[in-house]
Amino acid sequence: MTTLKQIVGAALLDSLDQPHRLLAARRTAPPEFAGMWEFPGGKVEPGESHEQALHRELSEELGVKVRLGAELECPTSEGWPLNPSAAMRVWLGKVTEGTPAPLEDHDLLQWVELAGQEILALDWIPADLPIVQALIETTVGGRRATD
Ligand SMILES: Nc1nc2c([nH]c(=O)n2[C@H]2C[C@H](O)[C@@H](COP(=O)(O)OP(=O)(O)OP(=O)(O)O)O2)c(=O)[nH]1
Repeated sequence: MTTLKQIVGAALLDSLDQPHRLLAARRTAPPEFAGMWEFPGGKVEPGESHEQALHRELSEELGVKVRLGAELECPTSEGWPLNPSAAMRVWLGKVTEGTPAPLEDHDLLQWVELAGQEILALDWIPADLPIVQALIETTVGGRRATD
Protein backbone atom coordinates (compact mmCIF):
# COMPACT_ATOMS: atom_id res chain seq x y z
CA MET A 1 0.00 0.00 0.00
CA THR A 2 1.23 3.47 -0.85
CA THR A 3 2.07 5.46 2.22
CA LEU A 4 3.89 8.39 0.65
CA LYS A 5 2.13 11.35 -0.93
CA GLN A 6 2.33 10.86 -4.68
CA ILE A 7 3.73 13.70 -6.76
CA VAL A 8 4.12 13.64 -10.55
CA GLY A 9 6.55 15.72 -12.56
CA ALA A 10 7.25 16.23 -16.24
CA ALA A 11 10.63 16.41 -17.92
CA LEU A 12 9.39 18.37 -20.93
CA LEU A 13 11.89 18.01 -23.76
CA ASP A 14 12.28 19.72 -27.11
CA SER A 15 12.16 16.25 -28.72
CA LEU A 16 11.44 12.79 -27.36
CA ASP A 17 13.62 11.12 -30.02
CA GLN A 18 16.61 13.42 -29.95
CA PRO A 19 16.33 15.55 -26.85
CA HIS A 20 18.65 18.50 -26.43
CA ARG A 21 16.75 20.80 -24.09
CA LEU A 22 14.62 20.57 -20.94
CA LEU A 23 11.97 23.00 -19.75
CA ALA A 24 12.76 23.95 -16.15
CA ALA A 25 10.27 25.87 -14.00
CA ARG A 26 11.02 28.25 -11.12
CA ARG A 27 8.69 27.93 -8.12
CA THR A 28 7.07 30.82 -6.32
CA ALA A 29 5.99 28.99 -3.13
CA PRO A 30 6.27 27.80 -0.40
CA PRO A 31 8.99 30.12 0.95
CA GLU A 32 11.54 27.33 1.36
CA PHE A 33 11.27 26.46 -2.36
CA ALA A 34 10.53 29.89 -3.84
CA GLY A 35 13.17 30.77 -6.43
CA MET A 36 14.20 27.15 -6.89
CA TRP A 37 13.84 25.18 -10.10
CA GLU A 38 11.78 22.05 -10.51
CA PHE A 39 9.89 19.79 -12.87
CA PRO A 40 6.38 21.16 -13.44
CA GLY A 41 3.73 18.92 -11.91
CA GLY A 42 2.04 18.37 -8.58
CA LYS A 43 0.02 16.09 -6.37
CA VAL A 44 -2.01 13.17 -7.66
CA GLU A 45 -5.61 13.75 -6.60
CA PRO A 46 -7.88 10.93 -5.38
CA GLY A 47 -9.29 8.95 -8.30
CA GLU A 48 -6.66 10.13 -10.79
CA SER A 49 -4.00 8.05 -12.44
CA HIS A 50 -0.50 9.47 -12.33
CA GLU A 51 -0.64 10.34 -16.03
CA GLN A 52 -4.04 12.02 -15.68
CA ALA A 53 -2.70 14.10 -12.81
CA LEU A 54 0.29 15.14 -14.88
CA HIS A 55 -1.83 16.22 -17.85
CA ARG A 56 -4.07 18.23 -15.49
CA GLU A 57 -1.14 19.90 -13.74
CA LEU A 58 0.58 20.83 -17.00
CA SER A 59 -2.62 22.32 -18.33
CA GLU A 60 -3.18 24.33 -15.12
CA GLU A 61 0.41 25.41 -14.55
CA LEU A 62 1.71 25.93 -18.10
CA GLY A 63 -1.39 26.02 -20.31
CA VAL A 64 -0.18 23.23 -22.57
CA LYS A 65 -1.15 19.80 -23.80
CA VAL A 66 1.62 17.25 -23.95
CA ARG A 67 2.48 13.82 -25.25
CA LEU A 68 4.00 11.73 -22.50
CA GLY A 69 6.86 9.39 -23.35
CA ALA A 70 8.61 6.92 -21.09
CA GLU A 71 8.73 7.25 -17.36
CA LEU A 72 12.17 8.12 -16.04
CA GLU A 73 13.40 5.03 -14.26
CA CYS A 74 13.21 5.64 -10.52
CA PRO A 75 14.79 4.01 -7.48
CA THR A 76 11.62 2.83 -5.69
CA SER A 77 8.14 1.76 -6.76
CA GLU A 78 6.77 5.00 -5.32
CA GLY A 79 9.24 7.13 -7.22
CA TRP A 80 12.02 9.50 -6.30
CA PRO A 81 12.04 10.37 -2.59
CA LEU A 82 11.39 14.09 -2.07
CA ASN A 83 11.02 14.25 1.69
CA PRO A 84 9.90 11.85 4.46
CA SER A 85 6.28 11.98 3.31
CA ALA A 86 6.36 12.36 -0.50
CA ALA A 87 7.79 10.72 -3.59
CA MET A 88 7.67 11.82 -7.21
CA ARG A 89 7.41 9.89 -10.46
CA VAL A 90 8.67 11.68 -13.55
CA TRP A 91 7.63 11.24 -17.18
CA LEU A 92 9.42 12.48 -20.25
CA GLY A 93 7.12 14.57 -22.39
CA LYS A 94 6.80 16.92 -25.31
CA VAL A 95 4.46 19.88 -25.76
CA THR A 96 1.91 19.22 -28.52
CA GLU A 97 -0.40 22.22 -28.07
CA GLY A 98 0.22 25.69 -26.71
CA THR A 99 3.27 27.61 -25.64
CA PRO A 100 4.33 27.02 -22.04
CA ALA A 101 3.72 30.02 -19.81
CA PRO A 102 4.14 30.40 -16.03
CA LEU A 103 0.40 30.62 -15.29
CA GLU A 104 0.41 29.11 -11.80
CA ASP A 105 3.02 28.22 -9.16
CA HIS A 106 6.00 29.47 -11.25
CA ASP A 107 7.36 32.88 -12.18
CA LEU A 108 9.84 31.79 -14.83
CA LEU A 109 10.29 28.99 -17.33
CA GLN A 110 13.57 28.28 -19.03
CA TRP A 111 14.69 25.88 -21.75
CA VAL A 112 18.10 24.57 -20.72
CA GLU A 113 20.59 22.44 -22.62
CA LEU A 114 20.77 18.89 -21.28
CA ALA A 115 24.46 18.73 -22.16
CA GLY A 116 26.88 21.12 -20.53
CA GLN A 117 26.97 22.92 -17.22
CA GLU A 118 23.96 25.24 -17.63
CA ILE A 119 21.43 22.73 -16.37
CA LEU A 120 23.45 21.81 -13.28
CA ALA A 121 24.08 25.46 -12.48
CA LEU A 122 20.36 26.06 -11.85
CA ASP A 123 19.31 26.23 -8.21
CA TRP A 124 17.22 23.04 -8.25
CA ILE A 125 15.13 21.89 -5.29
CA PRO A 126 17.77 19.68 -3.63
CA ALA A 127 15.66 16.51 -3.88
CA ASP A 128 15.51 17.02 -7.66
CA LEU A 129 19.27 16.86 -8.23
CA PRO A 130 19.49 13.05 -8.52
CA ILE A 131 16.52 13.17 -10.88
CA VAL A 132 18.22 15.76 -13.07
CA GLN A 133 21.38 13.63 -13.10
CA ALA A 134 19.39 10.55 -14.12
CA LEU A 135 17.63 12.53 -16.83
CA ILE A 136 20.95 13.72 -18.25
CA GLU A 137 22.26 10.15 -18.23
CA THR A 138 19.11 8.85 -19.92
CA THR A 139 18.98 11.50 -22.60
CA VAL A 140 22.46 12.70 -23.49
CA GLY A 141 24.61 10.39 -21.34
CA GLY A 142 25.94 8.48 -24.32
CA ARG A 143 26.58 11.63 -26.29
CA ARG A 144 28.50 13.15 -23.38
CA ALA A 145 30.85 10.20 -23.23
CA THR A 146 32.02 10.94 -26.75
CA ASP A 147 32.10 14.74 -26.46
N1 LIG B 1 5.88 19.72 -8.81
C1 LIG B 1 7.04 19.42 -8.21
N2 LIG B 1 7.09 19.32 -6.86
C2 LIG B 1 8.26 19.03 -6.30
C3 LIG B 1 9.44 18.83 -7.06
N3 LIG B 1 10.46 18.55 -6.21
C4 LIG B 1 9.96 18.59 -4.96
O1 LIG B 1 10.57 18.38 -3.91
N4 LIG B 1 8.61 18.88 -5.01
C5 LIG B 1 7.74 19.00 -3.85
C6 LIG B 1 7.27 20.39 -3.58
C7 LIG B 1 5.93 20.17 -2.93
O2 LIG B 1 6.16 19.90 -1.55
C8 LIG B 1 5.41 18.89 -3.59
C9 LIG B 1 4.52 19.15 -4.78
O3 LIG B 1 3.52 19.97 -4.44
P1 LIG B 1 2.89 21.05 -5.43
O4 LIG B 1 2.63 22.26 -4.61
O5 LIG B 1 3.72 21.22 -6.66
O6 LIG B 1 1.57 20.30 -5.85
P2 LIG B 1 0.15 20.90 -6.20
O7 LIG B 1 0.33 21.96 -7.26
O8 LIG B 1 -0.75 19.77 -6.49
O9 LIG B 1 -0.18 21.57 -4.81
P3 LIG B 1 -1.40 22.43 -4.29
O10 LIG B 1 -1.19 23.78 -4.90
O11 LIG B 1 -2.63 21.71 -4.74
O12 LIG B 1 -1.18 22.40 -2.81
O13 LIG B 1 6.58 18.21 -4.06
C10 LIG B 1 9.38 18.95 -8.47
O14 LIG B 1 10.37 18.79 -9.22
N5 LIG B 1 8.15 19.24 -9.02
